[in-house]
Amino acid sequence: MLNAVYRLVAPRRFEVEFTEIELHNVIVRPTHLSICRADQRYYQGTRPAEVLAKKLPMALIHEGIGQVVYDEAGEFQPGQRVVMIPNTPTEPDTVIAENYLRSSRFRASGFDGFMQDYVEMGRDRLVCLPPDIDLRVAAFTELITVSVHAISRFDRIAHSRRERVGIWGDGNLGYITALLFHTMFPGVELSIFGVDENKLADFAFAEETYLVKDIPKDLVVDHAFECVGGNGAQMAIDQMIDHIAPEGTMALLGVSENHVPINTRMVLEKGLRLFGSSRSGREDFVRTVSLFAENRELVGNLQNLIGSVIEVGSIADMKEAFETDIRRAFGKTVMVWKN
Ligand SMILES: NC(=O)C1=CN([C@@H]2O[C@H](COP(=O)(O)OP(=O)(O)OC[C@H]3O[C@@H](n4cnc5c(N)ncnc54)[C@H](OP(=O)(O)O)[C@@H]3O)[C@@H](O)[C@H]2O)C=CC1
Ligand SMILES: O=C(CO)[C@H](O)[C@H](O)COP(=O)(O)O
Ligand SMILES: [Zn+2]
Repeated sequence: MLNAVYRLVAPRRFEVEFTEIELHNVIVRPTHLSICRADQRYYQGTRPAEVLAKKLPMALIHEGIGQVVYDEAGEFQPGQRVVMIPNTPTEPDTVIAENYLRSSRFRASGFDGFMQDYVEMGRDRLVCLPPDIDLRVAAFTELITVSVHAISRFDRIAHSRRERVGIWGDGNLGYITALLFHTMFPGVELSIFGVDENKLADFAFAEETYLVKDIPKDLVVDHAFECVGGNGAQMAIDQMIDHIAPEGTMALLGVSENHVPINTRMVLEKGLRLFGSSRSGREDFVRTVSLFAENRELVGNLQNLIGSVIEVGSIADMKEAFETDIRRAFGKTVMVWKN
């Protein structure tokens, strides 16, 4: 079967390559794709030159849903809407999660992502979506699974005093992590720390929000999540260490291109636990899709994150979607994939 793969060949330049796709496993036609910060780092060329040289050309996008067009085993029906799991393990492991195995591959980071007419997927890399789900929200399911994964790990690692939890970052990941935390632990008070009053106003379900320049000196949280990344990560981690109670747990989710210095003296003195959380695996997708089906209010709040919805049927449209996303301060850009 003929396929078209739309690869980023250089910053801000997509090219199409026509390839043959063999009718193996499950063939999915992507329908709704959502742009992640990681895609933007490739699109804008802000990753180091040696990384770009190694990874490009590559089809971007690891957040997406589609419809099954063919299943060699006949388990998925044609037309079934599915969310696609970008992490692709190559070996089983009973201890280490699939997303931390060094042998796993991740779409749009190690190999082609979802900007293709058709994608061949292993059947365990697909999870069926509820029939009435908002497809624009479902498009960024992967980002939601990242929060679900981090919160699940937090639950295993953090001690049991959970009166107040702080979340640093007033962007998309901060919003989703706060919302999912509120959904999974409704009794815990949430304090959100960000840089923009308008963005903080959207966290209506949280107990309190603070501008990071105005945090009261005596404010204390039991545990904290960092959802900032980039150049802001250092200041955020510094503040988290200052405002966390002894023996608190800090989850680090933001991706930074440069090494971030950390106040290890206070990490030691307070006996803190720091853990990194990256990506997600099948069990996080299954749990997230169940939450969609069970919790209408959650999906309603996630709709606040739908930013731009752009029909994409050409390379010019792809560029337009990425450029629109750059101009957007908050919210997700969803490409309705018409190729
Ligand atoms: N661990 C994982 O698997 C994943 C990690 N990520 C990473 O998480 C990070 C955040 O992603 P995303 O939410 O999409 O990006 P956003 O840019 O939407 O969010 C970051 C937010 O943090 C704000 N900010 C900047 N400095 C501070 C500060 N000192 N304290 C609090 N907030 C601050 C930013 O404001 P402003 O824009 O004004 O600077 C912005 O609103 C990125 O590095 C991304 O790559 C994303 C997906 C998965
Ligand atoms: O967005 C992510 C997962 O949803 C991660 O940030 C992304 O996997 C990092 O990838 P890369 O190493 O290519 O920047
Ligand atoms: Zn991502």
